[in-house]
Amino acid sequence: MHDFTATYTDLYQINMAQVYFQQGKHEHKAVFDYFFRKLPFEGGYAVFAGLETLLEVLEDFKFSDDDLEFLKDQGLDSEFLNYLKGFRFEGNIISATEGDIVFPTRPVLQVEANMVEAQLIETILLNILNFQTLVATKASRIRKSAGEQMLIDFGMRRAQSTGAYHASRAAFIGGFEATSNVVAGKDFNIPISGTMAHSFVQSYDDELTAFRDFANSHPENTILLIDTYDTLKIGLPNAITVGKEMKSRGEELKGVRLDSGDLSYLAKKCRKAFDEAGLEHVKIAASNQLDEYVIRSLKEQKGPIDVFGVGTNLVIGDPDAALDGVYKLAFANDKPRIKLSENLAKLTLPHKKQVYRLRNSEGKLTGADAVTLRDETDIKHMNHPFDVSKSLSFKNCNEEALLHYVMKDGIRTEPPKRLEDIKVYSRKRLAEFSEEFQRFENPHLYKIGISDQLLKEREALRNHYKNKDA
Ligand SMILES: Nc1ncnc2c1ncn2[C@@H]1O[C@H](COP(=O)(O)OP(=O)(O)OP(=O)(O)O)[C@@H](O)[C@H]1O
Ligand SMILES: O=P(O)(O)OC[C@H]1O[C@H](OP(=O)(O)OP(=O)(O)O)[C@H](O)[C@@H]1O
Ligand SMILES: O=C(O)c1cccnc1
Repeated sequence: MHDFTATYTDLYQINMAQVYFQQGKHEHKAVFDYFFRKLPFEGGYAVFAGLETLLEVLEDFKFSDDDLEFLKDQGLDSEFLNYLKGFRFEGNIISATEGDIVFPTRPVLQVEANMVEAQLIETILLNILNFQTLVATKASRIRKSAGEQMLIDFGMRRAQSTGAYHASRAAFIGGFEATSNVVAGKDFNIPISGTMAHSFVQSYDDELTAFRDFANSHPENTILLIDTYDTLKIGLPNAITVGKEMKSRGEELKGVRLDSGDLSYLAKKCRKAFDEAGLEHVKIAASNQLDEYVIRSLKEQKGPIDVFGVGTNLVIGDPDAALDGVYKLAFANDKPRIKLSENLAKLTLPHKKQVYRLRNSEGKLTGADAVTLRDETDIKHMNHPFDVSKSLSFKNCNEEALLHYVMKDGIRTEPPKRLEDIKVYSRKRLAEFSEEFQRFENPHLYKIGISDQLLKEREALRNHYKNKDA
């Protein structure tokens, strides 16, 4: 369900592309890095998501006749528009594996393409990767708090409009099991799940009849919302009545949902009452502005909640709302390129690069990724990217290359991955990181360093521009 054409971009990309074309620079090769500078949620890691979505978009990234008509009306050059008629993305994408655990500063993905291609895809690339990485990271934190309990994404209604579609995808990668979002379920093969709304109960003159009608219509899948009038005095007794009626018919009431009040206290009361009524199988679901902190607290209180429905805070990536991922030129027309800044943390890393995860001789994480020039191996020393007084030496390290070609000349190097496989991979990768990196408060800092050679190249470029009227 995507209807992205090549006009899904910012105007400045098209304006720059026209100049490249007119100056005969459109065939010049460029390398752009996608990376972010700050981890979301003041956490210790991020979960990379959105790659498959991006590749799908790039495979079919072209201007329609309508688009070109529109651009003509905006005053763009007719020769350039003629060139855009046959435009396709025929570049390379070198990327981290979707679902992998990623960190600031180091490239997460690189685009190698001609100047026009690389520029025209910038906006959609950032739009897809920043959002899905943000939501997958949030989902992974919520999963951390929820432990083995089931997590359902309820966020569609609160999401930033159609962003809900990809939020549900990213939530699944980050550890959710199901979604209320039917179209995302259909397109991404995510299990769908649903209970009932307060309006359903309100529309009846009495709650019990509402519950009975629902149970008759969905005997396999009845989860009753019990807080419309009074959870303990009205909702719970009615649910027990329906649960017993279903049991006598050989059916099972699947669960109840709590959506207000003290969720832990109410869950304990419900559990006890269901167990005493011989309805041990009835599950307790809870919703209402949940996030990783509320769920952690509910677990600490030992609230017997089996299922958490999480909406707003998941899909809007609260409180951050955006990942600050950027797309910066590292190489163009056979030369390394740099963006200087007064703020050292905003210096870019020039050149075609690789990123290595450093492991000890047993393959265990050492707590650092090293950014190197593309063909460097046997890294023994790395430098803090922005504080040259800090560096780190290591020996006998295994280097795991983290960036791989996933698209060559506009064609994927392997078939699309199943979302379930991406999720399993992500869980496995996160499990390698100790609790210190995963905790919410002041997490351990995962180190990112740059190799001696990359540092040398960066400093040479910096000095070149400092000493020259650029
Ligand atoms: N036992 C609990 N421990 C920690 N947080 C809880 C507990 N129970 C509920 N919460 C959370 O506290 C917040 C309660 O918000 P709020 O006061 O708006 O809910 P409410 O009392 O149900 O009101 P409303 O009826 O308007 O929904 C929610 O984020 C909810 O998830
Ligand atoms: O709190 P969130 O994490 O965002 O989860 C989604 C919320 O959406 C629904 O409420 P809403 O009032 O929209 O509809 P309802 O009448 O069906 O409860 C649901 O009952 C949850 O409370
Ligand atoms: O199925 C539900 O209970 C549901 C779906 C969306 C939002 N809130 C609740």
